[in-house]
Amino acid sequence: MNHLNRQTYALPDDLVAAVRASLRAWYESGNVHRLWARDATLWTGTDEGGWLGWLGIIEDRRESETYLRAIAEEVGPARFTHALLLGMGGSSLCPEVVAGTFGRQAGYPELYVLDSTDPAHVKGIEQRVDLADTLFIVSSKSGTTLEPNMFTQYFYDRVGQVVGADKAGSRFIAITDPDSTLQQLAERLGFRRVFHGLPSIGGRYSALSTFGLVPTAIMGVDALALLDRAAEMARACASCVPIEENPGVTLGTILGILAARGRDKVTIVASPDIRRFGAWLEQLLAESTGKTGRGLIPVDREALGPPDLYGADRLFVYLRMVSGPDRSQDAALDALERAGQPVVRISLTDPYDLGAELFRWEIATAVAGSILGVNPFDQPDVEASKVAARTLTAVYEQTGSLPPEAPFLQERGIALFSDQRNAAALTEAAGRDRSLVGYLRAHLNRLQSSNYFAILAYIEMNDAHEDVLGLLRHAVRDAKRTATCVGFGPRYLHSTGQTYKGGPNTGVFLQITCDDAIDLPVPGQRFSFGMVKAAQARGDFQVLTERHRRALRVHLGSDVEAGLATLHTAFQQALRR
Ligand SMILES: O=P(O)(O)OC[C@H]1O[C@H](O)[C@H](O)[C@@H](O)[C@@H]1O
Repeated sequence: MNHLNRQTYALPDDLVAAVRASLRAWYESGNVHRLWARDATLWTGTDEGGWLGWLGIIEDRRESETYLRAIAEEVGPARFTHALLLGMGGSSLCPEVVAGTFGRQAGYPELYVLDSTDPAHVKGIEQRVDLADTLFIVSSKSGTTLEPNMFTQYFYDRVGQVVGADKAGSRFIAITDPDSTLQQLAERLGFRRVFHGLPSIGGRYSALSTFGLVPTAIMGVDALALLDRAAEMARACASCVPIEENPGVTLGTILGILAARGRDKVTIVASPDIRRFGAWLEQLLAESTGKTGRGLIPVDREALGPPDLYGADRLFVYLRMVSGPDRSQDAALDALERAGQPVVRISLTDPYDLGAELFRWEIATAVAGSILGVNPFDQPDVEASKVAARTLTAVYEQTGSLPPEAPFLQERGIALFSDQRNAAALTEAAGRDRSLVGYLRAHLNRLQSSNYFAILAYIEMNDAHEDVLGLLRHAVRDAKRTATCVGFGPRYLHSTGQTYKGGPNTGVFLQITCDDAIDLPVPGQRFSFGMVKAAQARGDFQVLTERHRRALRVHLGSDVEAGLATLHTAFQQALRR
């Protein structure tokens, strides 16, 4: 066992037997060899073979060295004070994890990531950077994603106003697949450089390619060191390694086998230094496996509690930083293990071990996808929300407003919306108490054992809002003993949104929207940031309800803080027995 391969698991006996049986079957069928041979029949036998380019990324070290040297020469230390990455999902989450884990490096730009259309969020980020001294990294594999295109239009215009239109392009680079529309845009606007991704690697598997490594190098973190740790992990996951010692395959087998037996809430626990890793992992697990009514539900950043808070639908994964463990996490995980909950433990010696984790989890996800019988490389239900949002945006462009909608309750500045089916079910369950508290109680009472509760918040993503949403989720977890998730829109649409719509129909959703106190125009477009965010929220809600999900939308008005405070009070009353 090498130092990267410190992974142990403690499972109830029946699950150990099932995991071992599956590993044996994989060994007998030569499945690890088939995986490395990119054999699509390991999954659904469609186009999977074309999406496994990430398996070879380690072999391309020399190529990585070349572009990392180019970026060093291009933007070098001390040339920019800030770097602002504009991108969604797989094009933004790895850089966000690296920035959050390593922090600012002396002499290098501080990296921020913009992945929200919330106008207050966009403005807040703009105010944190020095526009004249910022390198903008437009990151989009396809080049057609709405959000990065809007961000680029906005910031290219803003930078032009500050440094002159002819110099704006020199502050921009792009990371995109060859010949994408983003590449064409970059050429037209005179970006200083375009870095290419590999078309055989999908967004969420692109962390160890240009999409993860270029921003890593720009912030002054040793990208090759990450890649080298990943290479060690790749060797540990090779087909010649005895299967029970293969860390990625074993982990993937545990994920797949336990999910197939109802333990599909993969509860991610990470040491404080690497707590951001879960944001990347969520997307990988949820988008890859959550489809055709099957899949994993990642649960990130839910506080740990005593064993009696958890049902039989959990798997705990503990990523523990040896150099800085949190003793209360250690104690909580020990107690869970003693209580018979399944726990996988992974040790990291330093933050560069994240490189190994990226690869371990990619292999594990591919294996889990095979066991669950899904294609882990597509995201069919993400597209549905995009289509719905596009249709609503088109209506706005033609008429100047979104289609009218009517709340079924208005109280204390909060309005409740849903589709007819959900509204009728909630009204019936609320009985005579047709108040905010009555409806919330009715909605939360829909949670049955092994269900999960997800808050989908289309508000500014900041610490204060995260704190209040944390209070809401934990109140539900404690009262109902169910798993809870929190996602900010539109960010989660490119991540966990896939499994919420396409995975098991076990979620109870609370969407939170608001009126934007300020809005921002998008240069050259009729729509604004606020309008697009509203269309994205409505489009996603529509798709959730079309998929017969149990969903309620709470609209807060323009004073988000006051609205959240009212909602919190109402939650406490609704959960009181
Ligand atoms: O990199 P892009 O092409 O802009 O894609 C960004 C994201 O968009 C979509 O929503 C996909 O579901 C994600 O998997 C992807 O990472």
